[in-house]
Amino acid sequence: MSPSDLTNGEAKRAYVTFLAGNGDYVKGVVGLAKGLRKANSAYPLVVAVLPDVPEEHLKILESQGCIVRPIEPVYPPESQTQFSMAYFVINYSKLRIWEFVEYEKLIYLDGDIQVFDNIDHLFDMPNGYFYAVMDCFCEKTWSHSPQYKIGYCQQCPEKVQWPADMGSPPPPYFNAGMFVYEPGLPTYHDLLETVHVTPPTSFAEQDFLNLYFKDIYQPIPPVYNLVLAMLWRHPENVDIDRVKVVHYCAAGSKPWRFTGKEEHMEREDIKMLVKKWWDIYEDPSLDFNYNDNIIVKAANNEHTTVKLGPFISALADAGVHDQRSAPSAA
Ligand SMILES: O=c1ccn([C@@H]2O[C@H](COP(=O)(O)OP(=O)(O)O[C@H]3O[C@H](CO)[C@H](O)[C@H](O)[C@H]3O)[C@@H](O)[C@H]2O)c(=O)[nH]1
Ligand SMILES: O[C@H]1[C@H](O)[C@@H](O)[C@H](O)[C@@H](O)[C@H]1O
Ligand SMILES: [Mn+2]
Repeated sequence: MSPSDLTNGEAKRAYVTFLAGNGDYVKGVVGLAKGLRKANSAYPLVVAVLPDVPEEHLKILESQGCIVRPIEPVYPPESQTQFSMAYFVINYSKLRIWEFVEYEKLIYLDGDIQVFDNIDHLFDMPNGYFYAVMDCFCEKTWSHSPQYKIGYCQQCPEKVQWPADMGSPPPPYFNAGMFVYEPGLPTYHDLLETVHVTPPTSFAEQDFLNLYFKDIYQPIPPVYNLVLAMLWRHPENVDIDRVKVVHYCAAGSKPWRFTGKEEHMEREDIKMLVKKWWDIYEDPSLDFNYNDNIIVKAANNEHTTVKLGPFISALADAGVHDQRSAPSAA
């Protein structure tokens, strides 16, 4: 029986993000939850959390209407982690989200992503593919790669062509900060087995996922994951007024740490996008409200969205009042 059968054919869908550590990425996730709400997304935000996320942060996430799902870390093959940028090693744990089989389809979003426009329609794309946005190879983070050394970028493959004596150009490569996928236990187990026999590389699970899903990868337009470096590397490929999803991945661009001092951060478009993130993060009307939808978890681990408002009104009509909003008697 597939998860969709459990809900009478209604597709079970959600957004999912990943949170590790006791630092400030929780702010990114709160911002994301509020952004999805502002965009009127019909689906909840699941947060896959590693055990090192403090209780206090879990409470913040739940108070923002997120579904918190604890996960165990995934470590790449022992003693080889030096091949990945240290900072990215924890991202292998992201592979656990293939285990979330109570959903039929999920959209993964990094915690440093903001959704400015509804993207629910991406769930309707045909099954059987892995959808994500093509990355850019022009930033210094890519300096280890042959692409960077040659000056070749898949965003403008004609500008500096891939040298013929190096064989065919590398296959399309996605940024793994945003992707549309179908969870599944056979894939989950195979991913975990395969990662243990795959030597770690610089971009950790991003490189791994690119390798693993290369045959079913379908590029989607950059408006669904604007990697900020695109603004100065490939402005001709960006229509900033149509961008739906912004990925604050460029050095110095995380809105909650923004100083404006790092390279490119003085740009007006960057400052505008950082301000747009803050406008959502600080908007109290976007905080989760119990009068809105609440997400109920049933015994079979399914999640259903229920509107509480009508129940509360009915109770009020019957003379039962909600103590939470009642003035203090003291
Ligand atoms: O201390 C941390 C660090 C990271 N994260 C989570 O891990 C995600 C990935 O980290 P970054 O967003 O800082 O990394 P980048 O966007 O620069 O990295 C890109 O490359 C990485 C390679 O490992 C991943 O694939 C990542 O999804 C992709 O967007 C974060 O968004 C956040 O969700 C935390 O929760 N806490
Ligand atoms: O693939 C890389 C990687 O995801 C980096 O972490 C990000 O900062 C870069 O912009 C991207 O090109
Ligand atoms: Mn990111």
